[in-house]
Amino acid sequence: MKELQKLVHKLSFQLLQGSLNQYVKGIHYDSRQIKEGYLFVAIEGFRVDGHRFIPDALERGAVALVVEKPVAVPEGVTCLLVKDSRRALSALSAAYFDYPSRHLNLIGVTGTNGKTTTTHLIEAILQQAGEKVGLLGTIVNRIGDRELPAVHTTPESLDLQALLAQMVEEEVAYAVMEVSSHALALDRTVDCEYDVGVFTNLSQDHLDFHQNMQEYLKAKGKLFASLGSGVKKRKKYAVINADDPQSAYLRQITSVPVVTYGLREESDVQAKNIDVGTKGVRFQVVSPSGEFPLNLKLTGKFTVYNALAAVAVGMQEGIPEEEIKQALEGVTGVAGRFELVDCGQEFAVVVDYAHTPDGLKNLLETAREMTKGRIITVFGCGGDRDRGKRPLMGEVAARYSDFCIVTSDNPRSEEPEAIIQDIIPGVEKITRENYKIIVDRYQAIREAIAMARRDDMVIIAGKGHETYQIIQDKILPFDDRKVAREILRGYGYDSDDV
Ligand SMILES: CC(=O)N[C@H]1[C@@H](OP(=O)(O)OP(=O)(O)OC[C@H]2O[C@@H](n3ccc(=O)[nH]c3=O)[C@H](O)[C@@H]2O)O[C@H](CO)[C@@H](O)[C@@H]1O[C@H](C)C(=O)N[C@@H](C)C(=O)N[C@H](CCC(=O)O)C(=O)O
Ligand SMILES: Nc1ncnc2c1ncn2[C@@H]1O[C@H](COP(=O)(O)OP(=O)(O)OP(=O)(O)O)[C@@H](O)[C@H]1O
Ligand SMILES: N[C@H](CCC[C@H](N)C(=O)O)C(=O)O
Ligand SMILES: [Mg+2]
Repeated sequence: MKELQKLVHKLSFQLLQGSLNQYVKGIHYDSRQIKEGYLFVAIEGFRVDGHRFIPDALERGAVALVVEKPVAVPEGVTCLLVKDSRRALSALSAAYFDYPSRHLNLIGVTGTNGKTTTTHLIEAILQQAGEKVGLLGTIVNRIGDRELPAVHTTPESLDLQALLAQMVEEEVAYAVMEVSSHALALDRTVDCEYDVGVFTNLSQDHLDFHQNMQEYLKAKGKLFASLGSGVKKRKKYAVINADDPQSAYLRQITSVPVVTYGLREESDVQAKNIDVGTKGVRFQVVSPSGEFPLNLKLTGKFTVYNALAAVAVGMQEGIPEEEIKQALEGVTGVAGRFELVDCGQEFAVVVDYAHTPDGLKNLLETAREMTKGRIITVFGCGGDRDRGKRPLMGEVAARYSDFCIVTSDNPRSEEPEAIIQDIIPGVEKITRENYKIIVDRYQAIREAIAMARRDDMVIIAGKGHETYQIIQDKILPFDDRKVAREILRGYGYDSDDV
């Protein structure tokens, strides 16, 4: 239980009614989660106006409200008027949980692609060094060895502060988190004090949400600009991919020291002699403090970038080279990222989360480098998401594959056929023959596997670790890896890779 008075010092507000001496037993932004004695923060959302649910919140026992517009409130309920409820939610939540990010080392990883992979690699390095680590991201949230389900890549501010507080309570030394552009734009992390910001790359995605690429970049930039302020004493820094054209902007807006990584000479941490194989990638790390070889069980040229970012963090944290090497070489895979489905068949089947034009291009280029036979790609695009990326993904898929099967990803509220029709113009820029449309994802995967011959590679892209498919408002069980395995077993391949 906390007194409102103690929660509002970072907030500018107008007290519309009631007293700040009111105690609250919890905070929520969703009326359905409100319990007796709670504070309800009404957010004007993209879909509905949270202020509509004030009666619901009051009925469930809310004793205080935060609103963006004056509302009629029963006596005895405290009501604060703020300019921006999302920001207020963040400030109140951070105060409620006693600013947990100040009590641990917080590493934020942002960028279009590679966040999940990079956070897992950083986690492995810190654990190898004996630290207790918390992880927040797309696949899972973890506190030490305990796994908690992840709903968002970056949780809503209240949930985020609660998770960080839990980590502080469990004596976590480092929290490594993916920071999505949605979270940055919607101020979910504005009251987190980061020690380290890591930038992976920027390419087209989410233009349904951000107005244009400039706005998307500006959202990413917030993390790096924030590194310059806060109350923590330790030396903060940014780790930036110097090979990405946007690195100049990010360097310019951050006031903390920058460590760069990349494949080119000018980077602080570089990779040389890259050798990409189906089951892993080898290369030489070159850094100001020396060189060492890495032999990773993850593959793809993009893995080199993700690993270099993690190496740069490890080195800055003073972790010895041998420990960094041992940690990275011990990572056997990240779920749904270039995950091989191997039932003993004579062609490769790969499940990967590539869901952007750039992600897909990197994936297929890597696939090409390691495949003697044909590349058969099964992919679709998510509904209710950036429409602009659809033809671009179609073009990339057709250009870098020998054959494409265009199917459904998560259609959400859209018609699957209509999404596919947005993809096809891109495909047809490259080929009018070497593709097929199979709307049903299961059948699409079945067809790809049926077509595959010795030395071919079937790439099933877009859903990676996801264990569901969202069709209209139904979340149906669907796991590309399980489906592929089931189909392969139907063909009599049965060696157990699980
Ligand atoms: C675009 C976006 O991010 N939207 C988020 C936003 O939703 P919204 O503004 O549409 O909310 P709304 O549905 O209009 O509701 C408004 C308010 O009324 C409340 N409400 C609603 C119903 C009710 O009965 N009572 C009630 O109080 C809601 O809880 C909410 O506070 O605020 C909600 C509450 O925090 C989020 O759940 C929601 O995430 C949606 C579901 C989402 O899909 N977000 C995705 C795009 C996202 O954030 N993705 C990124 C990763 C992207 C990447 O890959 O990089 C992520 O970090 O996960
Ligand atoms: N550094 C990278 N550059 C480009 N593509 C990458 C990179 N790392 C991974 N990818 C590709 O992008 C896909 C998604 O990778 P990952 O899940 O690590 O990214 P993410 O940034 O967490 O994605 P999301 O925003 O959806 O959570 C991978 O499956 C791979 O195909
Ligand atoms: N976090 C990303 C993931 C997309 C994955 C793809 N399977 C889809 O559903 O579009 C997003 O929300 O845009
Ligand atoms: Mg992710």
